[in-house]
This record gives sequence, C-alpha cells and structure tokens, in this order.
Amino acid sequence: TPPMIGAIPFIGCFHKFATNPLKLVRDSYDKVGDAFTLYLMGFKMTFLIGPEAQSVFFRGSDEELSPKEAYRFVTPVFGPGVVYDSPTEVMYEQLRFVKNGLTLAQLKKAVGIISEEAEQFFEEKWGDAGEVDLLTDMNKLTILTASRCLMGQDINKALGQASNLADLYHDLEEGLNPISFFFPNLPLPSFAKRDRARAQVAAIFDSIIKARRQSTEERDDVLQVLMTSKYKDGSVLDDEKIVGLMIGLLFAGQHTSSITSTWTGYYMFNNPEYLAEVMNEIKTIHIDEFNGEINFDGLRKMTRLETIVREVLRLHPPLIFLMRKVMEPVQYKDMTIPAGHLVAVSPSVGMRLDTVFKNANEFDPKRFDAERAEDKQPFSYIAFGGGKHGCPGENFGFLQIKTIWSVLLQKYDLDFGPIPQPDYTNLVAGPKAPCMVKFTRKQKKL
Ligand code: HEM
Repeated sequence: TPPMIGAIPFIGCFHKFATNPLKLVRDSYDKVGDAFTLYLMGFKMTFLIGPEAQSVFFRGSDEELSPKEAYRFVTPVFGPGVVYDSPTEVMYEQLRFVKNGLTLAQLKKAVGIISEEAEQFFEEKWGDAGEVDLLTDMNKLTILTASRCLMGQDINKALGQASNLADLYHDLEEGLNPISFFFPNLPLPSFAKRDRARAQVAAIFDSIIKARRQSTEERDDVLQVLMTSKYKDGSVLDDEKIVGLMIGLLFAGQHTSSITSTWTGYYMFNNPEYLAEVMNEIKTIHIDEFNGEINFDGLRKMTRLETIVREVLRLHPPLIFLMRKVMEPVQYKDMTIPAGHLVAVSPSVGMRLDTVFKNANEFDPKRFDAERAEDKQPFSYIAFGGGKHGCPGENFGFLQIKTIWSVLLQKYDLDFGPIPQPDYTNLVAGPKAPCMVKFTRKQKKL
C-alpha cells in the first residue's frame, strides 16, 4: 500500500488538512513521493501526484475508480437521481445530453449573448467611474451570461419576479465546503441556507420549463436539448431531473469561470507586457479585422489571452482536488491502492512541479506557445481534469472569460492592487475576497 501520513487513530492529519490542505499534500509529496495516503477522520485518501501517477487516476474505469461514490455529497445541490446520484449507465446518458447541448453551434451563438449581457451589465451597474469587488461582479455577470446561454431569454423573464440568482448560487456554493464532503447533512446554518436556495432555484427553473412546454416558439438552447433528449430506452428526462441538470451545469461553470476571470484580471494588470499584448489583440482582431464585433472567430485568434487564462488556471485551478472512490484494488508501481480508499489528484499541486513545468511557481504564459508547449505530456495539465470525465465545459468557459475581458478592456481603464492570496476554505478555490478594483470609463475608443 502507499505510505501512510498521519497515523493517529481516526483523526489522522485532519487538522493540518483542514487548515492548509495543499501544504500538507505538497509536503507529503516532497517527503515520500508521488503516491501516499492521508488518514482523515476515518477516511483513507490516497493522493497521486505528477503526470505518471495522475494517468492512473484519469485512465481508471468507473468500475475501478468511481466518481459517483466520491461526489455523492453534491446531491443536496444537484438533486436526487441527477448525474452522480443515478445508476452508472444513467449518469453516462445524462452527461451525454449535457455534451450534446454544448456543441460548436451553441458556442458560436453564445459569444453574441455573452458580449451583449456584458455590455449591458457594465452600462447599468458600473457607469463612468468607481470601485467594485471584482469577484462579486464577475460572479453576477457569469451567472447572467451562462444562464442566458443555457436557457435563452426565458431566464431574464423568470428572474424579473424572483430574487437574485447569483446570491442563490452563492448560498449553494457556501453549502458545499470541505465539511460537507465528510458530513453533508449536519444541522449547520450553511446547509440549511443551501437547501433553501436550492428550493428557490429549482422553482425558478421549473417555472421556465413549464412555461416552455405551453409555448410554440422554437428554441435551440441547452435547456431545449435536455427537454427533448431521450435515453436509449426511448424515455425522456422528467422535469425534476432537467431542473437538477440545469442547476448542476450552472454550478459546474459558475464559480470556476468567475474566479478565473478575476485572477486573469490580476495577472494581466500585474504583468503589463502581457496586458499590452492582449490590448494589441483586441485592436488588431476585434476592431480592425472584424469592425468592432466580438465573434467566435476573433476570440479564437486571441492566442495570448488564451495562454494567459491557461496559465492562470495552471497556477490557480479552481478545483484543487478531484476524487474517486476505489471500488477494485488499483495497482501503481509496486503499490496496491486498496478498495475502500478515496483516491485524489490535486491540480494545484500537480501543476506546480518543476519537473513538469519549468519554474513552475512563475507566471509564464509563453510556456504554452507552440515552440515550448510544456503541457504536451499526457495528464500534466489537469485544470479541466482528463480522460472520460474531463470537463465538457472547457471551451465554453474559455469563451466566456475571453468575451468578458474583450468587452471590459475596451470600455474601462482599470486599477488593480497586487495579486491576492488564494482562499482554500471553499470547495471551489478563488482569490481572497474582497478583490477591490477601480475603474474609469475610457475617454477615447480604442
Ligand atoms: C474555468 C472553468 C472551468 C474549470 C476550471 C472546470 C474544471 C473541471 C474539472 C477539473 C472537471 C473534472 C472533475 C473530475 O474529474 O472529477 C470538470 C468536470 C465537469 N465540468 Fe467543468 N470546469 C469549468 C467550466 C465548466 C463549465 C462552463 C461547464 C458547463 C457549462 C462545466 C461542466 C462540467 C461538467 C458537467 C463536468 C462533469 C464531467 C463528467 O463527470 O464527466 N465546467 N470541470
């Protein structure tokens, strides 16, 4: 078996894990190597660090390494019978429906929606000059753009009478923290808030589905794909599952993207040479080549902004641990990871190894330029996971972040402070709040 760290019965190294999980994982890697087990409140969690060890995690079949068993704690948010809370075959089919909804045609359409929502958001909420908590505003903007891309205008109408979706999603997220992983139903105020928020979001989405069933208007968004998808046996998703999938999908893409947008701003403005390159891309691509229109082809050409976002995600992957439960013993080198262990990879630790990425703690977007391509080794770049459960929203996430920055950088001059410390208290890790940024409307068009 892999070497065990923290052998105190039951508690093990839980305290160290709860206060600074990444330090514990990195220190253990430095001390004992690329596979080791942490003893945490009765759970045995085996970490696999570095591309070779990570490949075992990502190549394992679901029968050996089960995501369902590891991620059941999201059920209070996603709902019963949705993805990880359904039988394996049903889970695959639901994930297939989701992927069918995120086609290239959908992505192309999404760019127009995102830029329109972003323009409107900054006009209405920011105005000419002021100071904002960028993390909060990126959260609000991301939920607006993502929900409109997934559900069309219906969401704007439904939200007209309802409370703020971003606040409700915030409560959902606060209810999924490291404690909820071990004890998802403790009588804690944050869990009660999570359950209330879930009920409200479900009611909003359910009203959209019901109204849509009465309407004859043609739609082709993700919600429509889910409403018309059929399982292999010909049956369709019931409304409760559609609601759950929409909640889960928005949840998966919400904080991951808004956090990354926020870090992207900090890294660009703290590295002026890269900011200048991005401004040049905006000028030559969006303005000169496409006459001021932000479109899919133009965004694809913004390779420097792309490598910046990619590098930001290498340094600050929002999902710091990915997990599976070992169902059948798994072999790695001369070790056997026994059934019953949890097995984890850490994008945060695994992507900061100098043996994989040169000077791994430095911000260096050029490491992804074609001539260096440091991320080509399989399972070295794992911000979006990999293998059969790799993120289906990667392209959508990039489009959203690149579109928002393309709008923002054309409208405002911004004043950022130094790069903040990361906050690892939530399951989705971002910069420590607040992230105050000053803005002034640009006097002249670019
Ligand atoms: C910067 C943005 C994003 C990051 C960093 C990110 C990261 C990840 C990672 C690491 C996984 C793998 C989890 C695992 O293997 O345990 C994943 C899975 C997933 N992501 Fe994303 N994600 C992002 C955006 C999105 C968006 C925008 C969507 C939807 C529109 C999305 C939907 C999903 C779904 C449905 C899965 C589960 C796939 C499966 O289990 O087969 N993600 N994401």
